Amino acid sequence: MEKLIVHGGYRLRGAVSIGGSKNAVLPILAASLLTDEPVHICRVPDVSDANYMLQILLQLGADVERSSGIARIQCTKDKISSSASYEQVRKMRASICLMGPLMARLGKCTLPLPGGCVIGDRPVDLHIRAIQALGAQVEIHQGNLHIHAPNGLKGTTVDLRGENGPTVLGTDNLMMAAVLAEGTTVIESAACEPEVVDLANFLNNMGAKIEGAGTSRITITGVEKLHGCVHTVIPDRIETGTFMVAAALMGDGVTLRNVCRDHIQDISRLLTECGHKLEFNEEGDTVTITPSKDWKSGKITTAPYPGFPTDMQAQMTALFALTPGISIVKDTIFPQRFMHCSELKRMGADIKVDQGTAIITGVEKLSGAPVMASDLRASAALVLAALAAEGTTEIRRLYHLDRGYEMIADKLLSIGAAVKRSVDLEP
Ligand SMILES: CC(=O)N[C@H]1[C@@H](OP(=O)(O)OP(=O)(O)OC[C@H]2O[C@@H](n3ccc(=O)[nH]c3=O)[C@H](O)[C@@H]2O)O[C@H](CO)[C@@H](O)[C@@H]1O
Ligand SMILES: C=C(OP(=O)(O)O)C(=O)O
Repeated sequence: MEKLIVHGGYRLRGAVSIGGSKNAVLPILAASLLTDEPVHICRVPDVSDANYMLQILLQLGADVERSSGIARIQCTKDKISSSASYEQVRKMRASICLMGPLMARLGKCTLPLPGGCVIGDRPVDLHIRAIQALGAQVEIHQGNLHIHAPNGLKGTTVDLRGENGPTVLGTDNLMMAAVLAEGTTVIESAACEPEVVDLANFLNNMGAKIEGAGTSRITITGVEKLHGCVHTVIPDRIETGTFMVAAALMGDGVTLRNVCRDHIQDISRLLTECGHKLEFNEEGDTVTITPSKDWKSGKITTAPYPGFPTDMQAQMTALFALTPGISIVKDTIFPQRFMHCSELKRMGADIKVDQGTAIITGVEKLSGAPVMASDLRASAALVLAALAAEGTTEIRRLYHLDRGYEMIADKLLSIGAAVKRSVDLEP
C-alpha cells in the first residue's frame, strides 16, 4: 500500500489542468453497452473508478481499448454477458448503473447489490422502483439483484423523488433503461446534475431521444437502436473545487484550466463570500484564484444541484478549519459524511459534529500528523489540510484518493507543493 507524504507550508503557484469528470464518465462508460457499434469516449480520467468500470466492461465481453485518455468500446450483443460477479463490482458502488443498459440491451441482468459505505447508508430502492415501473421483475437472492423483463421494457411516468431528494445514478439508470424501451418514459423529480446532462448528451449523440435533461422532468422517447459516436466528458467540477480550495488555502497565483464556470457556481459563490478572489476568462474555462488575507467564515448546507455539492463539503471543512470565525457545514444528502472531521481534529482543528452538522471554529494553525483516509472526499480534505499545516502529514489508505483524483500528487507538485507518494510498510 502507498501513503502520501505532505510537507506543509509551501505556497502554490502555476497552472493545473482539470481532468474529465469521474461521476460523468462512469455511467457514460456503462452506456456503451447500448450499441453494437464502437463508441469513442474522450477525456476519460485516469482514476481507479473509471479503470474498474473499463475492467468490468471487458469482463462482461466488451472490446475495450484505451490510449491517451480516449477509450474505444464495442459491445457486440451476442458477446455480452448479463451477469457481473461480486468480485467485479464490489470495489465501486457506481456499478449499479450497469443495470439500466443491461436491461435495455438484454432484457435481463444479475448484479450484486452494492453495499453502503462510510459516507452513509446507500440504498438502491429508487433504482429498483424505476426498473419495475418499466415492467421488469426484480428478485433479491444471496446478495444479488436478479432482474428480468419477460415482455420487454415499456415507457411510463416515474417519480424518482426519495426521502433525501432526487437520485443522480437512479436518474442515469432510468434514462439508460428507457432509451430502447417501447413508448415514452417521463422521469419526474429527476436529478439535474451536470453529469446527468452529460450522459443525456452522450445518449442523444448515439441516436436517443431525450429532452429536458438538466431539469426535474426528463422525457425519453424510446428508439429501436442506437449507434456509435464520439463524446468528450465534461470537466470534473469536484476536482476543480478541490484545487480552488487548495489555492484559497496556500495559493500565490494558481490558475485552473479546463474548468466549467457554469457547473461550479455555488462553490465559486461560497469562496467569493469568504473573501477569495476568482477571475474567470471570457469562455469560463479558466479560473485564477487569489486568496484573501482577510478571509471570513461561511455556512454551507449541501443540496442537489444547483445547490452546494455534498462531494465538496469535506474540502470546505478543511478550509474552514483555518478560516477565522465560526463556520457551519450541514450535509442533508449524506448526514453521516463527517469521518474526515476526527482526522482533521488530530491535526489541531476545532470541529464539533452533531446530527449531520459540523461546527468549525477556525484555528490559527494546523500541525502535520499521521492520518487515515476514510473515503474519497475525506482524503481530499486531509490533503488540503496537510498542504497548509506546519510540519509533515502522512496520509494512509491512498486508494480512496485514487478513486477520483487523477495524478493528484503530480499536479500538486507541479504548482510547488512538497508531496510524494511512498510505499507504506506498515500493515
Ligand atoms: C458515481 C456518482 O455519480 N456518485 C455521486 C452520486 O451518487 P448516487 O447517485 O449514488 O447518490 P444519489 O443521488 O442516488 O443519493 C442521493 C440521496 O438519495 C438516497 N437514495 C439514493 C438512491 C436510492 O435508491 N435510494 C435513496 O434513498 C441516498 O441515500 C442519498 O441520501 O450522487 C451523490 C449525491 O450528489 C454524490 O455524492 C456521488 O458522488
Ligand atoms: C461519493 C462519491 O462517489 P461514489 O458515489 O462513487 O461513492 C464521490 O465522488 O464523492
